[in-house]
Amino acid sequence: MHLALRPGGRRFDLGAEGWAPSWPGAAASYLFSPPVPTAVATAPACLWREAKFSQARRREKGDRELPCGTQNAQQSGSLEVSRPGEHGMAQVAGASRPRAAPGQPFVFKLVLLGSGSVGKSSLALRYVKNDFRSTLPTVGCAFFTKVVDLGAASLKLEIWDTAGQEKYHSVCHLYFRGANAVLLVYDITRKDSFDMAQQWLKDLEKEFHPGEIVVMLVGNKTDLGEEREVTIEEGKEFAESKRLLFMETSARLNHQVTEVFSAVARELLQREERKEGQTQRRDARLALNERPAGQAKCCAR
Ligand SMILES: Nc1nc2c(ncn2[C@@H]2O[C@H](COP(=O)(O)OP(=O)(O)OP(=O)(O)O)[C@@H](O)[C@H]2O)c(=O)[nH]1
Repeated sequence: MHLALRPGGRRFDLGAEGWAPSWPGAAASYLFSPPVPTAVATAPACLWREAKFSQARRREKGDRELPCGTQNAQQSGSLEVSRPGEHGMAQVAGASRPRAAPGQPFVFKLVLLGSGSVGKSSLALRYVKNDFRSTLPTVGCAFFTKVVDLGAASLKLEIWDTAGQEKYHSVCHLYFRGANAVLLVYDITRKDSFDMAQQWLKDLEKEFHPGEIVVMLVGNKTDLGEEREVTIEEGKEFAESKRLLFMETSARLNHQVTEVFSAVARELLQREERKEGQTQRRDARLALNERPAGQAKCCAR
């Protein structure tokens, strides 16, 4: 399947294909939307993410045609572009499947949620590509993957960057279904985005049991401290009251961005190890109970 990539691409509605960015280097940081979640699976197999990068840059570079999904082969590093059908459906359907296969790293789905323009895409781009640039609003959802090495173990984060604009709110829950972790992002210079983060949390509470997923509250744009409308104490207090992890970041200055993702990754891994430990203990207990009666007597001596 080939995709025409056009500068100044049009936005798409659910069910129609959108356009992707065309500037060179887009191959490296070019974002595809993942396949449509189950509930909208009647739409074509994948939604494409609209170019998020500056019009000027796009004008500079002109049209190109790129085969769908071939960016993977052309790029190095840990950013991957999802190929339609490769990611998404099964996982969005809700099954968390941390360990892909024996010997393979754990795989976790992490979703970025928050109002428009709070910096979700910028945080993802900074973390995955160590890059920061002027971006256009996300349409639908963008998708990154990154392998995180935590020393004792490594894990793969599938990062879903959702659109924050109000008009996409109603479809966002389709993207956070099946998530293992959520970054709830607000802009410290916008009180409304902090209020909205609290609203997002209510949406999450409808979808997940308490403690089922790791949620980190992230106050972004600390480089704009003079315009701050939400104090660090307010952020902390809210996070504590809801038992969320909490950090403030600046995607622009690369302040605490890696720390946010690493902290979430560590928490996910710890939970997984605890779960595995519990399973092993339960299996051991079951094995003990299933021993032949004579053997049990012997051990009970
Ligand atoms: N000063 C400053 N600007 C930032 C920071 N992070 C993002 N921005 C800017 O804020 C604007 C919005 O950033 P995005 O990353 O597109 O925000 P988003 O939350 O993904 O927005 P939607 O796609 O609409 O949901 C862009 O102009 C960014 O350059 C930051 O840490 N500091």
